[in-house]
Amino acid sequence: MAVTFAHLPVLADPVLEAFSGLSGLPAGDGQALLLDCTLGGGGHSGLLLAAHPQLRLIGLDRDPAARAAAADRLAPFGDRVTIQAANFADFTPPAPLVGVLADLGVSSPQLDEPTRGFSFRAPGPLDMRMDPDAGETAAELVDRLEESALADLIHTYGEERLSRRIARRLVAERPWAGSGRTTADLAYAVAGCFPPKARHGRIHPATRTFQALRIAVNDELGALDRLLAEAPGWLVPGGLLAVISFHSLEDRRVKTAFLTDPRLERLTRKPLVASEEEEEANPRSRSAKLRVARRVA
Ligand SMILES: C[S@@+](CC[C@H](N)C(=O)[O-])C[C@H]1O[C@@H](n2cnc3c(N)ncnc32)[C@H](O)[C@@H]1O
Repeated sequence: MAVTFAHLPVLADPVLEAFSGLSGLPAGDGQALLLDCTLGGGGHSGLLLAAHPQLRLIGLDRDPAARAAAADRLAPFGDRVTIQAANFADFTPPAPLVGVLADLGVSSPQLDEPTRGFSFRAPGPLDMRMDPDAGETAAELVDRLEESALADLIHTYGEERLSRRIARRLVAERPWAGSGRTTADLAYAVAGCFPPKARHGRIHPATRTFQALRIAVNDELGALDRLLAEAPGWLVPGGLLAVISFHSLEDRRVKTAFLTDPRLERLTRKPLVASEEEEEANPRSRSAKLRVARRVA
């Protein structure tokens, strides 16, 4: 797949700082093992491997293009790195872990590559699957759901006020799958549900609907719930769990889990966010929130 994978790791310094104590932790079989649940281009993993020379790492990603990019980037670390094709929701680590990192959502290369169907800016197939070989595409989802279920989905996952109107329009324009119509066509249909003044604001009117469809197609919140339930049990005492989220639906779950799970001690009362310089250099970092918790003994 000829996709260039240029992804700047968000909150790189706070992540390195959060994991700075990793090297001192007791390791299961003598070698400290870290799990990167969302390898992407291997940005965070590369930094952590360089900072902790005795660390081994397992990196997961559902996306073959991400795994290929990470394999390239992490090649200098040789057999310290194992890359696996997996959804983190279905994963069980082979040994106790000193740390778990999850940098949720999609990466900039996924968003920017029109053929993946995440972007409303350039026409692409209405797909949006992180794993292009598994599950239902966005077009199939929009065709399958009852109008009211589609409206609820757009309202809940996109926090979109005009969800009913948008669902009515998308249902009226079915079928989407197999019709040859693109992400740009769906974005145009959504934009048409807004009053003319709201169509030309700073944020594209289809942003929230696209977020909702992407979250549903990839069951992103279900996967996060399973990770938050399982990951504390994978950690050695003192082991660290760090999660970077990008919207309130994710952050609320992480915040609640870190506060209420008796296996965890919350280390960040307020989430860590990007500096002004990082926001300037990487606009995607503007909505990033890092929370960190420690496994209690
Ligand atoms: C924001 S990017 C990670 C970027 C990475 N931290 C870096 O520095 O390059 C998120 C990645 O996680 C993957 N992903 C999202 N949810 C996943 C899941 N449930 N299981 C496995 N991979 C997932 C996506 O395919 C994407 O490549």
